Amino acid sequence: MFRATCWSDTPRSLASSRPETPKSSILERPFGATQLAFAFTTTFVVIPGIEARGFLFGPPIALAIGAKFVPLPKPKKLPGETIFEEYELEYGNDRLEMHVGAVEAGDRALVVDDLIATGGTLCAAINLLERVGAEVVECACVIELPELQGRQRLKGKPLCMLVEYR
Ligand SMILES: O=P(O)(O)OC[C@H]1O[C@H](OP(=O)(O)OP(=O)(O)O)[C@H](O)[C@@H]1O
Ligand SMILES: Nc1ncnc2[nH]cnc12
Repeated sequence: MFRATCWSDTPRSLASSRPETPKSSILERPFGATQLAFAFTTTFVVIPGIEARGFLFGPPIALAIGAKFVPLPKPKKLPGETIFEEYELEYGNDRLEMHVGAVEAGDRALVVDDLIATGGTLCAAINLLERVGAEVVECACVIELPELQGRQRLKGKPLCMLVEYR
């Protein structure tokens, strides 16, 4: 496990959940998974990523900070024994699965997805990880739809995001 250190110009001015950060300064700069990775000054053991686009953004973050990527796919994708959590979306129900043993009790986790809308998906991921004793430290996604108030469903976990879409 390694420590990801902020570079001088990037920390949470790029990947910010702080309301005082001007939106224009976020949107005028290039952004991507590596910038999410370098926004963190704490350490993580596991990076659980949510299918589908958490599978794109999670692995580069995990590689950048020397953590283990853990896929949380939709049903019937994992070959081994799994546990699951069901949840509601704006347009139906779904389920996230995780391999038994993929995460150990006490593992510090950063949950990654592309987008937070109602927060139901990230909430299900947090519940799944907490059931096996992981310490979910923070969530990260590229886009937040703030009008849907999804971050209120994150059980008090901080949310790091790059773009607010209103
Ligand atoms: O905050 P929520 O209201 O839970 O919504 C967010 C989720 O919705 C989208 O995925 P979707 O479930 O549509 O599946 P997809 O990845 O297959 O597009 C998005 O990628 C998030 O995972
Ligand atoms: N309202 C929304 N807009 C775009 N993507 C979404 N994924 C889930 N909810 C969404």
